[in-house]
Amino acid sequence: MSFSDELRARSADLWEAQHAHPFVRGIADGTLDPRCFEHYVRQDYVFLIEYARLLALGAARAPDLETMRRFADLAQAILGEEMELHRGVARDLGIDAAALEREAPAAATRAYTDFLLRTATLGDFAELAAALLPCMWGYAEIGERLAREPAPADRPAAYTAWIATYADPEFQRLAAWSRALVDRAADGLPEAHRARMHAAFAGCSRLELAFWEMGWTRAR
Ligand SMILES: Cc1ncc(C[n+]2csc(CCO)c2C)c(N)n1
Repeated sequence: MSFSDELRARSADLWEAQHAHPFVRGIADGTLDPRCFEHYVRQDYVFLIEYARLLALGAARAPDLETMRRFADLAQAILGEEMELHRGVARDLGIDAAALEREAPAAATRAYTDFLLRTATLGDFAELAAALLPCMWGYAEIGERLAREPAPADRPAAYTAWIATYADPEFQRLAAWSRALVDRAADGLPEAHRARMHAAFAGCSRLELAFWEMGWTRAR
């Protein structure tokens, strides 16, 4: 079993709880309250800005030029294309980009981005790689699973677009790249160091679950 598979297996409960979460199920069956989706999109916009910071720190710490390039490209892709998906959804809801940028982070958003940036600043590159994996792999897995389900006819277009974004083969390749990055980073590390990578991965898996819950309850 690869190290990333081991991480995934040790957090399996948290991952299954995400797949079963009413927010995720509500996107799939189209019954999610649009107010919850709006809250989530606003908060995810804030999240993505901080996630781009994490990737920029990753670029600075990358062990080789190719990895550095990938981190820089990814930060660019998030600040461009992925945030554009959110801006498009927000536009349809009558929220302009400036209002999105003024959104204050909810406690769950702050907890997640603080954990990411803490890991990136106080940990090393291996921990940073482990911290970004649940985000990449989790959404790729959710997108892939939801895309395989038959789409209900009355599902809002924004939910279908969301699923299509994360089910895209590009995201599947991105998740595979992140797993390989973590496996390479863990190679030859002593057990105590691998334990820190595990703590970063498990912590982020828990915060991903809390993020769905924040969307579902519209908590601030
Ligand atoms: C809370 C939260 N977790 C994960 C993602 C998904 N995601 C964020 S950045 C990125 C990588 C490249 O775009 C991916 C897959 C999200 N949007 N919001």
